[in-house]
Amino acid sequence: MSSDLWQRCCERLATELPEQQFATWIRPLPAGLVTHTEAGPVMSVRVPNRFKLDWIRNQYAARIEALLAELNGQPMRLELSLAPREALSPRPVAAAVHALPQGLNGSHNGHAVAPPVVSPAPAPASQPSRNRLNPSLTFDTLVPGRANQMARTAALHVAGAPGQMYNPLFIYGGVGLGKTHLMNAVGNALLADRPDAKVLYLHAEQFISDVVKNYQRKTFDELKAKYHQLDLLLIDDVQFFAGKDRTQEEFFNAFEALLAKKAHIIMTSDTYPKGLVDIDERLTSRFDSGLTVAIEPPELEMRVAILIKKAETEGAQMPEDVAFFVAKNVRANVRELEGALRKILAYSRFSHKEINIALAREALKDLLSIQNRQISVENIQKTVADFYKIKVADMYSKKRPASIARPRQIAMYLAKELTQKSLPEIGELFGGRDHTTVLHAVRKIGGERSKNTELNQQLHVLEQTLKG
Ligand SMILES: Nc1ncnc2c1ncn2[C@@H]1O[C@H](COP(=O)(O)OP(=O)(O)OP(=O)(O)O)[C@@H](O)[C@H]1O
Repeated sequence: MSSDLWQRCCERLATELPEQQFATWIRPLPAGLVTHTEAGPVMSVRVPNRFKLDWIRNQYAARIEALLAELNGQPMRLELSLAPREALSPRPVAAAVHALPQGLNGSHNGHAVAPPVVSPAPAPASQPSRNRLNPSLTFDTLVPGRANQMARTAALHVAGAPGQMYNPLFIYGGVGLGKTHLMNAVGNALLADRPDAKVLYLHAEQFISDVVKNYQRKTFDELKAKYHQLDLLLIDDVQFFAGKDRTQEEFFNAFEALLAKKAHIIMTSDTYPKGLVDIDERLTSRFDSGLTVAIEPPELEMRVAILIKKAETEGAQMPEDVAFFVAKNVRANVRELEGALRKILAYSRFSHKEINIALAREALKDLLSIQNRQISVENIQKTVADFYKIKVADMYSKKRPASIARPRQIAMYLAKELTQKSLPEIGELFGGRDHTTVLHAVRKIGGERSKNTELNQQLHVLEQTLKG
């Protein structure tokens, strides 16, 4: 009876969803089981891993509940939970659905409760580090936020259905923003799902040295055999291919062979494909032929969440006010945040003092004084004026043509993002403008940024330039 209801629900979803989405996310699920609780009937569905669970919960749970209610004639709660680890194998997961351990059951609000940290199973013992993935870099340990939303969504999609959409996936962004983390997360998730998948993570320099080695030994067939058989190739920091013609040629070959057999390729770089220098255009246009997404520096709330989560991982508690204090002062990237956190934890352990703002201020003394010297509004005005080829004086002038007003708005936006100045202070520095003018600019550019790729890329370049 319950599998019948699930079956009918799936049939309806199959008519509503694009075929590929249905095939990727819904069809592989084991049949749901109905139980009756005091609060009403519940449909429990086991999902093989955490990233699928998150995805299904975000994208489809509400629709599934609505369909269940309609088909059942009364509300029915959907409870998504993780299948036990043994079920993570190529065989159908349905066999193991009854063996759910205590503690993995869903909560009362219809959303699944995840165990504290569920990392995908590491690579099988037969190929311990051959894939060169770092098993601790997973979707579970990656804090989501606006800054990585698009990249994370695309990565989740690739992990769930490699070789299909977004191939190649090109992720770019400044240092220490989580590009390596994200691509490792895809590899780890795919292996958790399909332990036999052939995955390889490589820094671009490792690929270069592989090419050089094989060049010296004249063993290009081996090189080809090694790369062309993969299901997922992850290449970090492709900007390192600059000027390496032979490497580019071999990479081009591998690229074509992998795409032809629908293997997936993910690359990262410090800039978008067209911004890469000394890399053959034949290659950069290929890089851009799937999906190109940026990872931005994390916003304040995300920095706070990262600090709290990383402190927890280290077995420490970071009070929220301290996390805010650190996040406000350490803004460049996640690696710097991690460095700041390490200093605070070490300082606290060493001095046997509890973590509070005074202790954080003391522990980060050197870092804070450097930060304070960092980016000034004047610097932003000059950089933006240079970039858009207008005069710095136009930043303070009352001129209104779009060719001037827009760069001015961009500079105001960056002043708000990158300095600690208030809206009235920024208005003052832009020729005595009202704070509402600044607010308007900040909202306008911020809003457009998420929709307009070209603007986003320009802002990205400006931010990188300003941060030196
Ligand atoms: N959203 C996030 N949540 C949790 N940790 C993160 C996040 N983003 C980055 N990190 C952590 O920050 C550190 C730096 O990230 P990562 O090495 O992936 O950066 P990157 O963008 O590849 O930088 P680079 O170009 O310098 O290699 C890593 O320890 C990573 O786990």
